[in-house]
Amino acid sequence: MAKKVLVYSELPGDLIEKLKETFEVRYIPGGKDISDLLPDLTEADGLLGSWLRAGKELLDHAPALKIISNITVGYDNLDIPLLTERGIMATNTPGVLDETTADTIFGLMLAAARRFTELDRLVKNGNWKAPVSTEHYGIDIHHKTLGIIGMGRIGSKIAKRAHFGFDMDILYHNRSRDPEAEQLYDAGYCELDELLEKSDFICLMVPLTPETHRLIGEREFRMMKKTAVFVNGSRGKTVDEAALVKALQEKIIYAAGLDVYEQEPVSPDNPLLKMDNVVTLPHVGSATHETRYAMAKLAVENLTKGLLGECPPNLINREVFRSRA
Ligand SMILES: NC(=O)C1=CN([C@@H]2O[C@H](COP(=O)(O)OP(=O)(O)OC[C@H]3O[C@@H](n4cnc5c(N)ncnc54)[C@H](OP(=O)(O)O)[C@@H]3O)[C@@H](O)[C@H]2O)C=CC1
Ligand SMILES: O=CC(=O)O
Repeated sequence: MAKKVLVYSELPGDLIEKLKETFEVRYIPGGKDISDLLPDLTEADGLLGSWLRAGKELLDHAPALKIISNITVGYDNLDIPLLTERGIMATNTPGVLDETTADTIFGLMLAAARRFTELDRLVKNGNWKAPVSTEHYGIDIHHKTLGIIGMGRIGSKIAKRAHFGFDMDILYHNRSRDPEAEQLYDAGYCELDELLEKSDFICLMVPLTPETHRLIGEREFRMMKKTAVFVNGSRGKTVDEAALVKALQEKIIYAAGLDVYEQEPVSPDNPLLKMDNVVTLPHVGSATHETRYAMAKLAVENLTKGLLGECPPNLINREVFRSRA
């Protein structure tokens, strides 16, 4: 009997058809919580999609589950220890979104530094009445210092753009050093506090883990330069958002570019949405047609291999596969 796959996010038609060649597929695009997925969830062998929180509640409704294939690289929505304990594989989509996400982060840096969205509003609202004066000048990016917190796959693509395209000096902070980034982009390793003090631009690109939860808060914003531009492309919860609001309102830092928020979608009364020195995007780091297709394709491959007894290329909890072999 064909294994049952539940797809809860939008998937290109050809990939749905491909899944149907091997599996019995139930397609519920836009499925946001467990109630949207019942009763199919109870019989699903595989679950494929983007943001569903997979903890005890979901797993208790999914006794047949063998694999969860995330169409994201971040997997903070998955309770990995619990999945592992229950022998359920978890996969993600690393690598294929690095360049696109780095482009987005660079766009945010440029937009925040040069005030693109604020000036766009000025023009569109009919308020461009004379040549712009110092009041609307921005700050340069080129030849400044960029601090990357989380020099991983995406962080290193940001460093590549900064080093080769914008002549920036690169500082970075990880738990471990990255000799390749040091060699390729002349990136200098430093502790977090030193990076915060010395950088003109600060990009946060760490995964959300218990260790990185609210990694950047009031103390950290106060260590930054008054002219610093802070960009968060990781997850909203890596930052204390109330402290960020305060830092921007009180001009402790110059500006911010945000793709992620503590609560998503962001609430319309979030004070960040009212500030001219903040550029806001709706979590679109990887959102191009090409890259979202590549991510979906990889997620389908991960799920297919996992359900057919092969090791998925992006298996997060390898011990599950090893214990089956
Ligand atoms: N906005 C968007 O649309 C997107 C957001 N993301 C987010 O970006 C994250 C990073 O993705 P990716 O680059 O592929 O991941 P990687 O795992 O390749 O890189 C993460 C980096 O963070 C560092 N890191 C992890 N924990 C800590 C810590 N406690 N302190 C300091 N550094 C730390 C790691 O280095 P070390 O282990 O040495 O500490 C590593 O270099 C994802 O997990 C996701 O949350 C990803 C894609 C798109
Ligand atoms: O935020 C996006 C991801 O792929 O992770």
